Amino acid sequence: MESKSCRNSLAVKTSHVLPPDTNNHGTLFGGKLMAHIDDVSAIAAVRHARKLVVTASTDSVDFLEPVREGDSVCVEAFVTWTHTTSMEVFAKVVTENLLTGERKVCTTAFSTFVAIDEDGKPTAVPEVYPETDQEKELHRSAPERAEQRKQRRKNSKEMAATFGTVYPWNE
Ligand SMILES: CCCCCCCCCCCCCCCC(=O)SCCNC(=O)CCNC(=O)[C@H](O)C(C)(C)COP(=O)(O)OP(=O)(O)OC[C@H]1O[C@@H](n2cnc3c(N)ncnc32)[C@H](O)[C@@H]1OP(=O)(O)O
Repeated sequence: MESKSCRNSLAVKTSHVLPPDTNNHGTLFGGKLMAHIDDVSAIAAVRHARKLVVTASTDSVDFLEPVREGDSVCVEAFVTWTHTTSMEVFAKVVTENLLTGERKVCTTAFSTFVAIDEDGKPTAVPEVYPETDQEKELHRSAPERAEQRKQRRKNSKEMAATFGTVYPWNE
């Protein structure tokens, strides 16, 4: 499989922040922003793999700045690293006051997508290569993040196995 550049998968979406996506503080709901990130990141992953994908995990979503009603949010996402069937996608969100032009990086997030075949089984993806300094740094630091995810997944599975599936009202 021919390797592809990070830039090849770049996906970008700009949206206007309007009710009903804002809360009682007049700022964008975190969950709405996460949905934008998942949407754009999934497009980047499909663009890289040219296969169907599922979100396997999201490491963290850091809400660094509030996003105010009337502002725009621009989500940029691209594949930073791949293993056999999985792809790490980095997303950066910039909020802009459309009247003043002031922009801030309001959120960053790393997600992992897995390509699946017609039977829903994980299937191989092309490798990715970085070109810019930022892409190179994200690519270089990715294996360490992947290792942490592996450990977290193991811990989550072990914890899940200790919980029952009985609803509280049936106890
Ligand atoms: C009608 C027209 C259609 C047109 C079409 C156009 C496309 C238009 C785009 C739409 C885009 C939609 C995008 C929806 C995105 C969702 O919303 S999907 C819904 C939410 N996600 C899910 O339901 C996923 C549920 N989980 C699973 O299905 C399985 O656990 C997985 C993720 C497929 C893994 O399967 P598994 O059999 O456990 O596989 P396993 O061999 O252990 O691991 C396979 C790989 O996954 C990695 N992995 C597994 N779990 C994790 C984890 N928690 N964290 C990190 N990596 C993990 C492994 O490290 C491994 O990586 P590689 O070493 O192969 O690179």
